[in-house]
Amino acid sequence: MNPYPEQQNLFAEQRGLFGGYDALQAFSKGVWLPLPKRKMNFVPLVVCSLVPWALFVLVYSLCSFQIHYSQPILCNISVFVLLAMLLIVCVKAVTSRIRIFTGIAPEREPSWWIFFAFSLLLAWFMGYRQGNQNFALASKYYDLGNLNNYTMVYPNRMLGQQLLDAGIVQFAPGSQLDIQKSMGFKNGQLYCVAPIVFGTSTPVSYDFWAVGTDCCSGNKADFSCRNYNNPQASGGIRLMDSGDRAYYRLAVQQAEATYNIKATHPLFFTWEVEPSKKVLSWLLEGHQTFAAWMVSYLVFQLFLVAVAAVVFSKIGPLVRARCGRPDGISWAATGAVMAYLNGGDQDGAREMLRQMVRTKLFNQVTGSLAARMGIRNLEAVLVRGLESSSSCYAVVNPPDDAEQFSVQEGTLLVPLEVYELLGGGQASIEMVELEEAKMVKLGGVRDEEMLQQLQVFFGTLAAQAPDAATLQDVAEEEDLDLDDEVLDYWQGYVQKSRCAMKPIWKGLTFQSSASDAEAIRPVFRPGEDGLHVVSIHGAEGRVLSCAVVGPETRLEMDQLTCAAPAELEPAEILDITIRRRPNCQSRYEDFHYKEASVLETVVREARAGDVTSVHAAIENVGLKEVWLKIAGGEKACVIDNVIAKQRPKLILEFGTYVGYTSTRMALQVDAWGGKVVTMEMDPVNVTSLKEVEARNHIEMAGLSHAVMVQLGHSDDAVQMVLEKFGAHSVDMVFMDQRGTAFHDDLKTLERLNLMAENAVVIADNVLKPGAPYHVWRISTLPHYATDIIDLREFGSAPVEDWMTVSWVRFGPSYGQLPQEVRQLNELARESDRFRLKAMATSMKDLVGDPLDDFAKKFTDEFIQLGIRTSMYVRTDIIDGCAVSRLVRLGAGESPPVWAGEDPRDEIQGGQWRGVVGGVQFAGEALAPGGGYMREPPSRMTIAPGG
Ligand SMILES: C[S@@+](CC[C@H](N)C(=O)[O-])C[C@H]1O[C@@H](n2cnc3c(N)ncnc32)[C@H](O)[C@@H]1O
Repeated sequence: MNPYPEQQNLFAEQRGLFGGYDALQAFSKGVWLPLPKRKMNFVPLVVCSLVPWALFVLVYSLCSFQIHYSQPILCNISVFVLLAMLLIVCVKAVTSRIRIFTGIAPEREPSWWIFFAFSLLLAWFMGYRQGNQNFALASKYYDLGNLNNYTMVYPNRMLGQQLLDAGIVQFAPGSQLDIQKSMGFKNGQLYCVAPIVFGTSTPVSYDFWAVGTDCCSGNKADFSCRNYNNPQASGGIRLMDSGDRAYYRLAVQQAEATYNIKATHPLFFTWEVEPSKKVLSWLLEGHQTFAAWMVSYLVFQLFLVAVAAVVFSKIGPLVRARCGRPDGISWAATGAVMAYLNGGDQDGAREMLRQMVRTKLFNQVTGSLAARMGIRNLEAVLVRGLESSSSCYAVVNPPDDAEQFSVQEGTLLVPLEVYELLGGGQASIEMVELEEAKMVKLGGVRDEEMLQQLQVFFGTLAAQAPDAATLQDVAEEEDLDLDDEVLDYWQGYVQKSRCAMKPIWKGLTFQSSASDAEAIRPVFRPGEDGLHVVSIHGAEGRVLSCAVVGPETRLEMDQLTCAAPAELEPAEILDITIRRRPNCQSRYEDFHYKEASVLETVVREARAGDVTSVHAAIENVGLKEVWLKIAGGEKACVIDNVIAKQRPKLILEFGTYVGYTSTRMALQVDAWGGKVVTMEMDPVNVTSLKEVEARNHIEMAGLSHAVMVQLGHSDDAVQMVLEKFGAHSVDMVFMDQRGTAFHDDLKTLERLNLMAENAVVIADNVLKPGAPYHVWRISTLPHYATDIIDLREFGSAPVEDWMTVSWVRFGPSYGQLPQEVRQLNELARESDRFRLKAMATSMKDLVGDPLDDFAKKFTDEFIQLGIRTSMYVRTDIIDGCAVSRLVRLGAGESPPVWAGEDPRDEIQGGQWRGVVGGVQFAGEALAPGGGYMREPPSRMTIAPGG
């Protein structure tokens, strides 16, 4: 029953997959994550260097020279058309920015576009400005080129009218300036004139004048302008500036009046030694300036590009990551991969994956991926995205002896393109938890350069540097709010690649192994170049972990980085986890710090082969350190009682977590040769990078022969149980996964005919976070006879919860849906919200009004539907131990309300006993023949740890 029936997911529809509405819900919000820095792409570098420079040169030359002079309109049109074109580039750059931030394009790297647009604008502006400056000089040359050149002009004989078209005039030797008849006219500046004469002879008309500005006093005959006293000077360059000409004319009129001379048609010149050369030099100067700017601008542009490259490599591109419900996303992603592999909606799958592969939630995809691809017997396969980086890799936790480890080649057939979709080709290893590592072997690569890169990657090179910093240094420097626990955890093996910190992993060595096979077989089908495998070895050469590395891989620090979650406006769940870990996104720390703590405690406190000591250690964490979502205490009492009555041969558990209930159940069924198959979708719970988590507990408990851990989502992993154990093989089901999915998973079991007739189904967390659809189904369909049991959360006594125990009978309603009740949809939504919160906080922290209100609403809703609790668990403290027993409620009786202190908080792990026997479940009476289904054990008191 989909609580959001109106929303149908593409992939769910296409492949009949689950998780559709989760994905949609998750995708309705989004956050921005920086992508890892990428390899420098040379195309934008070259384009951004050369194109703006070429534009500058083009605009500059158009504005500087002949075309500007002879075709000014054409020139201006060309220049402004160029401007219009580059404005289009700007619009493109800006819209790509807008696209990325509105989420239309999930991932873009628009920085180079912006830079390109900016560079083009600058180049155009500079070319236009400098070109016009240059043109001021060059245009004088072109002006004079339109006029005539005259030589051997005698100023005493020639009249101005005769030389009206003169541009350059070479006067006859002996020509000079008559300073005595010079004059100045002041209009802002001084316009100075002096007649050009020949020797001492008086000209017919003083028509040739040397001119200059601010080079005379104005009231005396003291002309001292350019070349006035240079005996070599005897040439003139015609004054072309018509604005100044009027003032020089006035100065000449003043001279006519003062010296009583006549100037009928005065022409004005600058007085030069070699006027032709001078004019030519203007053009040359224009060309030289042009050449100098061309070179300088190229250097300038290259500099800008270099700065941009450095800045961009630091920032990295952004991706819009839609985050919400981790499992929803990842299962939907898995669906996407499958759809892709099966020829479904390729574009949709691509798009969805692109959105997800780079988020930290990606690693959850992989358990299911492995399951869906038929990977069953691997010790564990963990394909992880390197958090926010685009890397994807497969880590295989082999058994201790690497030689014995074999993955059937070709089992995981991931076409290279899918591998790339998953971020392959940039694969890398996460070394965070491998503090024992002493050697890295690189399969099949004997390339020294790559080995060196590995060393850089793992920081062993940098670690030798005297200034190699620790996490604390960096945290302090960057003012990070990292708590001690995190600091301790990371201290010692932090890589710059992950957290912008300098690495300090000293003493790690690298070796190239002869072949991939020697290290470990690849789980991906090798491409043409082959996929390499990197394996990490501990002190005695034991393989700690290994990774598949794509053919193109270069382990570069630059490719790997951390997101900056502080900037995010995350969806609910991210919000919580980000506050916990402000800088670094490691799924292991964010989501698995509790499990890490359990693992450490078990390893420290439990004794191998002693199951009760394992339980006691796990319970200690749950009672003393952090709230754990395990079914201990009163909940275990229910399970123990049901097992004692049912004596199942095969138990199917949904939700292994740290293996507490699986080992607890196995402890009992082992007595009659029974088995527990337990399913876990979170690969990190099943494996961790350094140890096998749930398995480790199971092995510690000495029960690996009785427990089979199946990595994968309940939805598809049950198929494997069917294949392995056959139809009607499951005698007992313990549902401890997600409450709002219980009903669907149970329906699948019915559809596959997995359950035996008279099987029993136990469900946990039915009230909190809640399984409303399930309660409704098992209470209303007649093929179930159900008890609802009121009890208290383990390690958080004030928190009330329900478990349900339903005995199965085959009948016509088997596999059917109950009548739909719309009120349950709202309850289901709220359940999921609490479940999300509980993932990141402790149930204890959720105690209080919202949760109590929810529980009350839930209870009231079901009472209205005629469904109520029929049993409760009572716990008494006897001799320092908590002793729980099941009590049946009388007709109309309610379970006692919790009041007061929680004495059980004081109880050590291992001090909680479940009293078994003495109570009849509803289903038993309904069993054919009545009474117990099977013979109960003669005596059974389960005392974990006791
Ligand atoms: C409440 S814990 C299980 C606790 C465990 N049974 C115990 O009491 O020791 C729930 C676990 O179920 C897993 N899970 C949730 N949905 C699942 C699914 N659909 N298939 C498999 N595992 C699932 C979660 O990753 C989580 O580890």
